[in-house]
Amino acid sequence: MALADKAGVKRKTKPSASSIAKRVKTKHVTAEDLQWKKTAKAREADLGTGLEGFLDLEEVDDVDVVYEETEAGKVARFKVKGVESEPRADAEDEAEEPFEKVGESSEMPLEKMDVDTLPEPVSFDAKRLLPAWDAFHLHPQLGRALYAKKFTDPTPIQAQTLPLALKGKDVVGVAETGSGKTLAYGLPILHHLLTEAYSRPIPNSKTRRPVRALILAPTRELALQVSSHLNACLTSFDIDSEGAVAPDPEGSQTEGPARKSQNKGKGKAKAKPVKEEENRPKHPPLVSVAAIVGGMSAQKQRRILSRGVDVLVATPGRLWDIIQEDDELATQIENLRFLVLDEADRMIETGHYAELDNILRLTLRKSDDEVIEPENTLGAEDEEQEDSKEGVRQSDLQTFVFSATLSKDLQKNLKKRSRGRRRKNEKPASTLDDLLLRLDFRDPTPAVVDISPAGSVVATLTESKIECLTTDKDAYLYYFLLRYPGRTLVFLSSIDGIRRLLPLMELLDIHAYPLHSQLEQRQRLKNLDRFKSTPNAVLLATDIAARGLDIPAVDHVVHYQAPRTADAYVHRNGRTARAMRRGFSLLMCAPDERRVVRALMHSLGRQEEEIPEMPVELYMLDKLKARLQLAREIDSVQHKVKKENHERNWLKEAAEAMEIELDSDLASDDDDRSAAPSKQKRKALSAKTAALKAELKAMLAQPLVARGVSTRYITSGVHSIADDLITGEYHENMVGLKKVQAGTDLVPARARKQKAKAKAKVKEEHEEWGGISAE
Ligand SMILES: Nc1ncnc2c1ncn2[C@@H]1O[C@H](COP(=O)(O)OP(=O)(O)OP(=O)(O)O)[C@@H](O)[C@H]1O
Repeated sequence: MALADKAGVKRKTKPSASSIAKRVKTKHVTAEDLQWKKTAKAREADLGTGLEGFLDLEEVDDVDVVYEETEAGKVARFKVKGVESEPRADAEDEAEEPFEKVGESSEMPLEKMDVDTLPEPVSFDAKRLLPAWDAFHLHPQLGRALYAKKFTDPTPIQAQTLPLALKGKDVVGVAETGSGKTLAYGLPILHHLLTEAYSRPIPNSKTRRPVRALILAPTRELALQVSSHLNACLTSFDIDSEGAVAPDPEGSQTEGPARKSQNKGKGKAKAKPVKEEENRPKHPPLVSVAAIVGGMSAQKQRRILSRGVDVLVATPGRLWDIIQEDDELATQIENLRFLVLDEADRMIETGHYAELDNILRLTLRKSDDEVIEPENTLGAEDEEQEDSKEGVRQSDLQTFVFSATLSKDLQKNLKKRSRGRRRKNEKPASTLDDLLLRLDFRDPTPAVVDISPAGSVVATLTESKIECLTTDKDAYLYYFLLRYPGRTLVFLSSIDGIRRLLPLMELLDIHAYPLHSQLEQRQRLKNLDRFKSTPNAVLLATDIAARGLDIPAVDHVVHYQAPRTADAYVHRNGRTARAMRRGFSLLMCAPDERRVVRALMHSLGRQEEEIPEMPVELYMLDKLKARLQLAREIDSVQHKVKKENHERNWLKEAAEAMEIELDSDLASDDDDRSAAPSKQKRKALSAKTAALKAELKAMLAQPLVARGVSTRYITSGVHSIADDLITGEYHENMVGLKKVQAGTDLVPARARKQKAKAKAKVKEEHEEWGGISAE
């Protein structure tokens, strides 16, 4: 060892043999573990004489050298900056750096690292504790996680695809929303990687482990969720002989994507004592899963990659940005073991088709003479040549494509043709067709498992609709939220719509949170977390929330605006009624949306009339319209105040920037004739807002009582409140209406039409009669 300084360390290297001897003599394993870089020759670096025997000079950055007195004399210890002192990610940081690790291990102090030790094997008695999974022979760590999560049986898509995927087949999986597709592709990947990891020495943190599996997802939230879901399967659960689990799985299950790892390993009942944890040798994760998504610090994400990631979950845009600057990553992508397209059909709609296409091109198998031809240039001869190459494809890459909506035609095409088998001049049926046909399936006929239900309706979902004018949609939504309290996800087709609706909901005391692409990523995750943790909350979202998001206990989905496609309808509905839970969806249909609704129903092989109507107490609706009217007025005044403040500030700032003095008329707040908003005017607006708010508050405090119901004499009236109180059906928000779950009081569309006709007839007769009597 030659030279050391605080910020950087330089060492001289000897020929290999002596360097080995030196290592043995000094036992400075830690020094060898540092990230040494070759630097200038010793003499060029002006290190003086006496350097014979040294061939080269290496240096290392960010290392502190500490000398310790030991029995054997003074010993140098190396402290790598950023290894020991890096804090555990807190909730906020976690959102920036969605990287999680297996088990309890965190960072690895180099001193404790034992590069030659095999991981301690884990065992799990699947036969006894999880018999339904036993046949798959999954890695015991996965068995433990499934058991801890109480996933006693595989879901149908898991049961059908696991045997194929574990055998190494490419799989295209189509199954209803919320049916466990993430684990259908995730378990085979984790099984493979864990089996590998447990059969080799504990990894060394200084070598960058290559990415083995790439999972592409269309939205950031979905990518983070998938990463979180897979990480949860890698949590080390201790299971005692009686099958009791520690740590408490509930602790980790309730976490949102941003906070996931906070509670990891903090089991309530049976967590290991802290002391024991501290003494346990630490090592890097055996299998690591990380998400790389847009809207978060790219630098941090690069750092995550440089540490080594086994399973990378990514959105195509950000991943392609990073690949372009990271040749090593590009090479790793070329040599993947697993490639997954989750929600493939959505990915091509997100505006990242080019990036996705570029990434997929990297994953194509290359044989010696293979050149990837641009599309549409394959002639008959090329085609033959391509076919003949099939035999040479050697790569291990296994491809999984999963979605709830992949057209039957596309599946047929996938089965029929592998890449390069397209007939001359044959055009792909769709962009998705085109994209998927480019995938380099290892089998000419990937296994297609389609267990999507007829009409794509999940059995536990109850659908309904309401036909109303666009201008009445706010009132119907408000009615729905009060009539059927619960966690409700409302889909709108525009961000402006969300911005308009949000303040109204807030004024009406509804806990509503927005989710759309123009919010900062941190805010998006925060709002999702709030929505998850607040009972009766409302999430006002665009279609970025339509795919894949697995939010437990979403009771209702409302299509405030009709979705544009059948797939969007299916996926939006899929945010509720997940994993065999009950769910309810309401489609709001304005007259100008009927055509779209009819068309999308038709493409699902269904009739619009099949969907029953939600009953509405019109008397209540009118009362709600009055509240809404007031809320709109307040919002409009508040908007005016904001606008005027903004204009005023703008004027002042502009004057300051130009270093000019404003005319006293403009600068003064007192003159009502000025172009700038006057103080008086603002005062008047504030007073008006306060008065209107007070009025609304009083209105909101008034109970909503159904027509003909008496709150004074609870046993009388057309409907007795006393009965409701006794049966537990008393409705706090709408007194006199029975408290029921959404969907239990639907009116079949035809019956409703007949009723409406009958009503109209009575009205007509009444008018006729009235007319006659008036004459
Ligand atoms: N075997 C199982 N038993 C019980 N629950 C399961 C099982 N597998 C997965 N789940 C749970 O089911 C829920 C839905 O799973 P997942 O998100 O994978 O569905 P999906 O089919 O991908 O849905 P989508 O099409 O909407 O993306 C998750 O909360 C997951 O934890």
